[in-house]
Amino acid sequence: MSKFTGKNERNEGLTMRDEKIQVHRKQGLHIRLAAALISTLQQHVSSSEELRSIWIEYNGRRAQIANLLAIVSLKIPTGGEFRLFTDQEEASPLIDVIQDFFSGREEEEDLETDQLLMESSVSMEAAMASMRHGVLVVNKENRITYVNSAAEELIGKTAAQLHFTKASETVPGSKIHQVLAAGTAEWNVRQEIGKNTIITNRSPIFYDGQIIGAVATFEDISSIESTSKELESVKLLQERLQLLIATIHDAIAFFDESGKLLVENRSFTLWTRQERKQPSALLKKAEWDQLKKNITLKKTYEGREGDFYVMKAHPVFLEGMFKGAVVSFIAEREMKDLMRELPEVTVMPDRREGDAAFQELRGRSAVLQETIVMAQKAAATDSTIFINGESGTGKELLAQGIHQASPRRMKPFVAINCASIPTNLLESELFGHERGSFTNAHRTHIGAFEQADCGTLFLDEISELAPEVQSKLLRVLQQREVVRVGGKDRIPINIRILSATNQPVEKLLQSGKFREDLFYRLYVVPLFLPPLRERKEDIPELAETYLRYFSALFQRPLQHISEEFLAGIQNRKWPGNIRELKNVMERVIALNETGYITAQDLPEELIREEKTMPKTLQEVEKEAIRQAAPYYASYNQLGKALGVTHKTIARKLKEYELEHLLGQKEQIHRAK
Ligand SMILES: Nc1ncnc2c1ncn2[C@@H]1O[C@H](COP(=O)(O)OP(=O)(O)OP(=O)(O)O)[C@@H](O)[C@H]1O
Repeated sequence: MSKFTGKNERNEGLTMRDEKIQVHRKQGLHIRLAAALISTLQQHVSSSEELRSIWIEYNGRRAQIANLLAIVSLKIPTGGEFRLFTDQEEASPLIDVIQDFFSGREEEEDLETDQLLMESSVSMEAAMASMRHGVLVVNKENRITYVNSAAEELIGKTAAQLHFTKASETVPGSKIHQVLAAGTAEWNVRQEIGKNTIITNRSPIFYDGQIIGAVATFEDISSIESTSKELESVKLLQERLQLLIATIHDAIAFFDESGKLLVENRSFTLWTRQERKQPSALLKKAEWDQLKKNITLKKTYEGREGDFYVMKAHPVFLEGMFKGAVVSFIAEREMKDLMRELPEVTVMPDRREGDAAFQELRGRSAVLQETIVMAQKAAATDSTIFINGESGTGKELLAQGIHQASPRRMKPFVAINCASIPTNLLESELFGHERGSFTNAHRTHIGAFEQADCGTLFLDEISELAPEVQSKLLRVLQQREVVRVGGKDRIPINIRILSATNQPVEKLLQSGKFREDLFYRLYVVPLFLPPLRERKEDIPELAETYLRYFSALFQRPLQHISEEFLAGIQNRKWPGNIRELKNVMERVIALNETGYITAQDLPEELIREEKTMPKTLQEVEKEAIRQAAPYYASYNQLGKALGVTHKTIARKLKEYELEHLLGQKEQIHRAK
């Protein structure tokens, strides 16, 4: 017997009836009993739709009364008490029917059959619920009798919202009614449901020769579709890349992280064949270790025929992971040909590629290049740098380059010239002052240290620092905090210090005017900028740079500089170094009216000095080579022109560092 306790709750929330019913059948609410219940209920209604509002709840899970699989899967055992409720007044008589059903006489039970039926239906429901594909079942009226959770998700509605509704009304784009009407299955139909694209199979369900419903299974292929589109574009990209690699004339290849060759172009295949080199042996273990640290490699390689090649290996990182390297080989000969075609001043050999920070510093002399390479290395660290060099040698320019090449490049670069500010003001300029700390201190001043916070502070002419400021500077450097003049607060600072002087270091220390402890705090990485007289080979390039610069500034057509003029300015001591050369060029370009800058344009003082300066034989030889080299493209031709063998001229060009001039103006020469 089923026992029930009943009450009407018309005014409590939405619930119209809420009853508790206990199941006393031996197998609990098993499948046969559930089917009998639904069948009894169907005799009282004209459509299953009317049963939608009646719910059973057991153990916190709910099921609509007419959903056979759902109520069976609640697994209500014998003695189990379930909740029966509805929010529809019209359904109240049906609640009575259910109560009667459970209080009615016990039928004869077939325990084994019930157990079997129960197990198979519960397993079926579990199987359907766990399917990745959506499953939707309708009865012959096209009302939904079952949806699994994948179908709920795809349709975007819950099972409770869908049960017993017409599929054609609640499932957008549903065509399952066609299957009911035609009685034939449809396979692999592509269809849109909302934003999703699905592939569906629909088939009618027959029983006893009659169609009693239909089932649709469907799979969301939206992600597959977008993946295949992505794949298509990746394929296209790959084809383009392959085309690109194939058309590049340089030998180029891509190796994976284990050093295995993945892609190579034809030039690379030919080159390795010619050199009889195994691609995997091109890079040594130590070089791979460098690449793994994200360091680009560049080295020269001597080929079997004595030709030189420049090898570059760029590491490839993807989402922070080392994925291999792109390796390329370019014949040095070809690079030289290429360089000849470029405007002279844009070629900067020996500089780290891609690093524009030092490009303002013109000149190819080995001494300057050495300093720049060291500056580049030091820039990457936070080390304190001390720049030494005569006035006008580019100390400030180098300091700016270091800042630009450093990780602080996005932060301020503040330069203070210690010689140009009176001592009483310098302290406040450097460390700042509080309002009212001295007469005229009308407002608070933020000093250079604070302004440069997180960036770089460049202290130029540091040798001119008064002793009292030296002590304070030392304290700031030791403690990494500043106290404004007249202030009490210790303000922490994070700056990189660059300092410079044009005084020779020994002289500075010997003079006793500069504190040794402060000096060694500043002199951590010393960099030296050589005077212009020690790098005469940089003069033509500098002169051409300023020719372009001032012509553009004065809006004048580019003038032609004669060899005699270049020779004239190279034989000068330049006590004011590059600043002086710049001034001379400005004056010459401003005054010249012919469009040709010749020896006559040399400023008076230059000529006089040149005349009084005897030349050594070596200087004369170098000068002759320097003047001739641009007009001949090969050692042979140049050698012939100067009356020596090609071997001698090759050696001399190397010795005087004039190789870059070879053939530079050959075309002009030919055209004349
Ligand atoms: N290598 C270079 N290439 C091009 N221009 C340069 C180079 N070196 C210096 N200059 C130019 O020369 C001038 C002087 O340079 P800078 O002020 O950097 O020299 P400095 O050594 O700091 O001089 P000082 O000691 O007098 O302060 C500037 O106009 C600068 O642009």
